[in-house]
Amino acid sequence: MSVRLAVEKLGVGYRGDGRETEVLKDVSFELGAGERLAIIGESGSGKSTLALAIAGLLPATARVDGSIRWPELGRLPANGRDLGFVFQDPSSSFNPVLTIGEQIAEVARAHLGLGWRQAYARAEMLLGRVRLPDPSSMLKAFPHQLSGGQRQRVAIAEAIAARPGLLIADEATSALDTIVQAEIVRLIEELTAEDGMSLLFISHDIALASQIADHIAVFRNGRLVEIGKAGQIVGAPREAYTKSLLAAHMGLDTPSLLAPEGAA
Ligand SMILES: Nc1ncnc2c1ncn2[C@@H]1O[C@H](COP(=O)(O)OP(=O)(O)OP(=O)(O)O)[C@@H](O)[C@H]1O
Repeated sequence: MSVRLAVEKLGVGYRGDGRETEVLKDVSFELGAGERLAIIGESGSGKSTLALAIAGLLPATARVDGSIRWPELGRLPANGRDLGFVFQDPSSSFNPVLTIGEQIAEVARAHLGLGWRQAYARAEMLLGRVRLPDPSSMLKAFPHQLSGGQRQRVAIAEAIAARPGLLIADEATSALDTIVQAEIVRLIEELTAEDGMSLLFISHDIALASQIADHIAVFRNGRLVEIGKAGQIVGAPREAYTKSLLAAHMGLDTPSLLAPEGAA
């Protein structure tokens, strides 16, 4: 499997008020083509900062050490084209006065060089792929007319509109109820498999992460404390911190969400 993304000794510090807060320290991992890696850890552990660093979206004032390389591309990625981003709040990526069709078509037009008619047709096809009912009517809808789950499906359609090699989903299902959450996780899994996309699935929920990811990376206080196959992390974690995350889940939630020991 070729390496799509290589993060090496990444360190990030946010600067402000004459001081710096170190948020990521010495983070290294690789993501293969078509691989699905979950980044888990509690609030403030640096998960979103990692995603922003990979997408080149950190504030200009941030200190960044180490390297983020894209061996297959051999150049810096273009956002929207080479990587798609789905956030917790899909509204943050929508323009409220443009229709759903216009927003998705614009991504296809800008990054794939399509004319409007073709881009609009691609938008309709993508709305079908993310299983929205009646895609041709949905093209004409505005974001506020949709439910939270529908908006997240549209955000996914927009994120994959230019066939990116990497999809980053940052707490993309956290605001949804558990049934819709499971549907969206299944959808992301299907789309990434069909398109050969790599996935960075950022979540504080180790059970959810184990449903979708083939590998899991556990973060704590800006450090990568453990990384391995999902079955190993869930079934035979090495680090006490990972064990405590699992124990917290087992105490609060249903254990049936977890993959059996040894499963990949
Ligand atoms: N732009 C910023 N300027 C200064 N500090 C920041 C900035 N963004 C994040 N931080 C701080 O960096 C730390 C890591 O934040 P980050 O959002 O990366 O963590 P996270 O694991 O994604 O948390 P959550 O799950 O709550 O989103 C936090 O202490 C946060 O307050």
